[in-house]
Formats: sequence, C-alpha cells, structure tokens
Amino acid sequence: MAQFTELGLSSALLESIRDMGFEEATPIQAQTIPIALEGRDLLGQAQTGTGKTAAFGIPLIEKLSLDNDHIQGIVITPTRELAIQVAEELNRMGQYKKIWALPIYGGQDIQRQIRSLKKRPQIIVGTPGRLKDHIQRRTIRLHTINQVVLDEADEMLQMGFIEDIEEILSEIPAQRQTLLFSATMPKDIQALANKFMVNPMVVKIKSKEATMPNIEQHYIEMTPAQKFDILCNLLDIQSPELAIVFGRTRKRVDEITEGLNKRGYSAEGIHGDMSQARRDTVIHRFREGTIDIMVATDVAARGLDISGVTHVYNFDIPQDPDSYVHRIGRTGRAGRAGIATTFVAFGEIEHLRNIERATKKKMIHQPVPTLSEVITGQQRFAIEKLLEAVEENDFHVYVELAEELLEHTDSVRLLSAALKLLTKEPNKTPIQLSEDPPLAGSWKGNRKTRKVKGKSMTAKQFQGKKRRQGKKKRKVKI
Ligand SMILES: Nc1ncnc2c1ncn2[C@@H]1O[C@H](COP(=O)(O)OP(=O)(O)OP(=O)(O)O)[C@@H](O)[C@H]1O
Ligand SMILES: [Mg+2]
Repeated sequence: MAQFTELGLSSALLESIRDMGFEEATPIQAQTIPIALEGRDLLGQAQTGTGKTAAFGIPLIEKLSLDNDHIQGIVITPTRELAIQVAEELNRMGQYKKIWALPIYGGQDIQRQIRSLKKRPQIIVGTPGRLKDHIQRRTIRLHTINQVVLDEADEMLQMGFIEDIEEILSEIPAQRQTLLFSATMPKDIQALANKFMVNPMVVKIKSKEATMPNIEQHYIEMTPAQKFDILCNLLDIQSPELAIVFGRTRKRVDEITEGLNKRGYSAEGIHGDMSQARRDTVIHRFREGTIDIMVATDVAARGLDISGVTHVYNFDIPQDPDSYVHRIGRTGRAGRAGIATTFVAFGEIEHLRNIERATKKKMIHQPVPTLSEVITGQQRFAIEKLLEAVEENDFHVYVELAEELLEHTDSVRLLSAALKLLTKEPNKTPIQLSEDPPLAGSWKGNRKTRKVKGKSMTAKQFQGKKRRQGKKKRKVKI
C-alpha cells in the first residue's frame, strides 16, 4: 500500500481524497497514477472493487487546466447508471479544485443536457450512443479534449458499441492521452488499444484468481422449477443487508421481481427496457436501502458500486466467465466481505466448470437449503433484531407494559412468544415463472459428444464453435 502523499498530487486533490475517507492508495492506484500523470497511454487491469475509478479519476482531475473553460476530459462507460456514478465520484474528487463532471446519457431529456453543457463542464462522462448524438448535433465538440478514459471497454465491445467509440475517438485530437480500465481484458481489447492508443503501458495487478478472495463463492444444483423457492429460502436463511439477483433476460427479471413482491420481499427490478426515470429511482432506492433486493439483467453487472451489497445471487448462470466476474464483483468491494451464490440447472454444470477454469477459483458446492435451515435462519434474524432493539434502548414507553405482563407470565414464556411473533414464517404463495431453457451450449451428460441444435458435435468442434460465438456480440438484450 502506498500513501497518496507519495504520488505527487496537489493539496486540492489530497484534501478531497482525505474527505472521501481513503487512507492509502490501492495497488492499481499506486501503480497507475504516476504513469497517468506523466501523460502516457495506459491499459489498467485490476479486480472488481479495487478503486479503478479513482485510479483514472485522480490523474484526470489533476491534469485539468483551470485556465480554460472547454471540455478537457471525456469518460465513456457502457451503462447510464455507471456514467452517473462515475461523474459523482469525479465531482467528489474534484470538489476543492472546483472541477465539474457532467453525466450525459440516453433516456434523459436532451434539451436539459444541452443547457447543462452550456454551463461548461470540464469533464463529460457518457454512454456511447448519447455522446454520438450530441456530437452529431454539435452540442458537444471534441477538439478541446486531451484526456480520454474508456471504463469497462471490453463490455462496450460486447455490447456492439465499437463503431460508436471509433467514431467518437476519431474526432478527438490525436495528441491526447487515452486510458482504458477494466477488471477483465479479453484479447480483442488489444486490437482496440493498438488502434487508438500510442504505445500504451499495461498495468495488471497480479492476482491468483480473477475474482476477489473476500467473496465467498457457492453454487447450488437444482432443476429450473426449484429456482424460485430456493432463492426465497436463501434470502430467509441469509437475510442479506442488500442483495442483487441476476436474471438472464428482461422478462425473467420482471417475473422474479413480481414473484418476490408477492412473497412479501421488498424487491425492484432493473433492465434496459425500463424508462430511465424508473431505472434511476430503483438504483436510488436500492442505494438508500428503501428496497433491499435489486433484480437485474447484466445491465447492473458492471462497475456499480453500492455499499452494503452483501449477497449476489446468479439466479441464471452468467453467459461467460467475464460476466460472472463482474456480476459477483458487485459485492466484496473495498475490502468488505461478500457471498455469491450461483444457481446451476443440471445441464449447466459444465458451464460452471468452465467459469471455474477461467477464474482459477473453485466454487463451493452447497446442498439445496432445507426448511429447518430456513426456520433457524429466520429465528436468528428475529433474535438479531431483538438484540439490536435492546442496544438502541429506545423503548421506555413499553417498560411499564412489560412489568405488568411479567406479573402474570414468567419471562421465558413471554420472550418465547415474542420471538415466535417476530420470526417470519416461510411464505408459500405459489409462483410460476415462464420456462427459461438451461443455457444453450451446456454439456449434457456425455462429455465426448453433445447436441447443438440437434446436431452431435465432438468436444473440440464445440469449443471451436463456442470460440467463434464468443467473438460475436451478446445476443440477449440487457
Ligand atoms: N484508496 C482507497 N481506499 C479506500 N477505499 C477506496 C479507495 N479507492 C477506492 N475506494 C472505494 O472502493 C470502492 C470501489 O471502487 P471502484 O468503484 O473504483 O472499483 P473498481 O475497481 O472500478 O471496480 P469495478 O471493476 O467493479 O468497476 C468505492 O466505494 C471507492 O470509493
Ligand atoms: Mg469501475
């Protein structure tokens, strides 16, 4: 760990870093900040939740000139929520230097954005589509920009934003600095880097595994029909502070959310088919803890930093290992602990092994939770709530009542009855989800040959096909 004071930063930056509660620089910050300050192009890779935002944000802000009021920096992110979050973090880091970072994303009133742009932000943080829109309208001009950051560049390639990004980058003067950050760097990133960066330094924080060691990783095998009940059972056993449940499709997310609400959980869904206003509300309510379960497609898999997310459930197994790494990385951030549980339909086990091989981490096999575990879990939760209330010591109005009650009943009987009332009984409201076939391309039984669209294939042919498919962009809309 390095001290921020050793990294050659101005007092304005050091002061805001202190305000944010950062004591020491994380490894990716310690290694990339000095290089970025020199103006070099850079590819930065480090695990989820290890502070990559500040690793590019600090030098970005440090190098801004207050002498001119043009846009000098641009950060491109794959999702709208991430654009908002990154802009907020940059604004916190730039508060004493008086830097303003403006988020620009689709789904928000464009006229309002144009009015904000006239107020001269030094940095814009945006999603590719909306940025391109502003560039075409000439409401954003890129010729004054000298610093570019691509956050989660590999995801932007996956989502098929490559042309948009190329178009944006081609309008930015060549004498710029370009930084590219992600927890995962697939090979095709290199092509993008070669095309748009000049002799980039590669900084990769070495780790044995692709995932963070402070995330406990489990998997449970089950039939698709068992999934929903098992999710509810786990929620009852584990009582997460905040949890994210990932579903494969938008429809799936809607159905899981509805089912959870019917069973009395406070859950809301988020996916790409919802209005931006709704998406913003859901994120806001989740950050505040008004709801404690967010059901999401992969739209929430990247970059989101929400403190208090103690559990991630992969209701549907992720499409590929990188998606797994990012999804479970929504917990276990900034050194905190987290638990990730992946649901595996029986035909999907080979897919899970694939993920394990790629992440170099074995997941712990967990049996299907039992009803008695659910009851014990809920009892424990009731006791915790009770002890917390004792700690808070805010029940004077009840003391007299309690004394009165104790005159007629002994304390053990009384407390037992109170605990029974506090313990939530499992809710068995029947919930039927639409059928969602196990992940296409998973091995079934026989490891030598398998059926893909009715045709038998050998393992080698299958791997070749998968590799070719892997180069294509994602098929499922998130
Ligand atoms: N030096 C630091 N000390 C303490 N906390 C930090 C430090 N740097 C960043 N953080 C905090 O760590 C959390 C994770 O940071 P950040 O979102 O930048 O991670 P990331 O590496 O970009 O992860 P992801 O790959 O998921 O996008 C944030 O809450 C951030 O405020
Ligand atoms: Mg990030």
